[in-house]
Amino acid sequence: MRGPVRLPPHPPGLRIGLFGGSFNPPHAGHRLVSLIALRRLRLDRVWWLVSPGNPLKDTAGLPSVADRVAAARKIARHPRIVVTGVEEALGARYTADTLKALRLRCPAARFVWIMGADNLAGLHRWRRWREMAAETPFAVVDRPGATLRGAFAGGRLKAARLPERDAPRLADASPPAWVLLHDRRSTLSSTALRAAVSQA
Ligand SMILES: Nc1ncnc2c1ncn2[C@@H]1O[C@H](COP(=O)(O)OP(=O)(O)OP(=O)(O)O)[C@@H](O)[C@H]1O
Ligand SMILES: O=C(O)c1ccc[n+]([C@@H]2O[C@H](COP(=O)([O-])O)[C@@H](O)[C@H]2O)c1
Repeated sequence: MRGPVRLPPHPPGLRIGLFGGSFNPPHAGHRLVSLIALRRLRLDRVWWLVSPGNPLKDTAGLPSVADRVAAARKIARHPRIVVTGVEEALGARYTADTLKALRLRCPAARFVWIMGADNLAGLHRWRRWREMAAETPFAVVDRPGATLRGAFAGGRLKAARLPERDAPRLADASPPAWVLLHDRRSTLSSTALRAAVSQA
């Protein structure tokens, strides 16, 4: 349900990774990606943006944002990871809208979008993805089973890709700019966890 927009603290210059997801359910893979992003991108915070519903997914049976936020907080357990349901409060479902709204409200924060490599493959189907890539640096974290081959948007953005050694400066780079991070990997997925629960 839409409520007041309460943003986590964001003093000027704070380097904030925005990690959007369905988190249905949240798992240790989400936490691992966040820890990798914090360290490799030299971020001050990672905000988990619990989505009201991925516009490209069937959201029937998706638990409420409040329930997923509560579950995510139990998994995140880190002073620099902040779990928020602010997308719902903003009335934003498309990432381009979320990013625009956050930039308006936090003009002095340095935002980086974070996603797993499986999402890069479908990025060209996101609403206004070119605008999003032109306005916000983003980091793609390697994921078992995901391949960059055939990632249409990644090809279009080839010239904007930073070498991995430059990851620490991504938050300061002028977009379009992105980096692919190879690090520890987790085979966990929400799909597998939902399947395990339904079989139990
Ligand atoms: N094990 C993982 N390794 C790397 N990235 C991950 C991993 N799990 C999730 N992500 C990334 O986290 C973000 C949120 O993912 P989401 O909440 O949909 O979890 P998921 O496990 O991918 O769920 P589902 O299986 O339902 O698609 C996405 O950018 C996704 O790519
Ligand atoms: O804006 C879009 O068109 C869009 C399309 C697909 C996914 N997203 C966002 O990508 C993030 C990851 O989604 P998910 O379901 O894979 O966790 C989440 O924040 C979604 O809102 C956004």
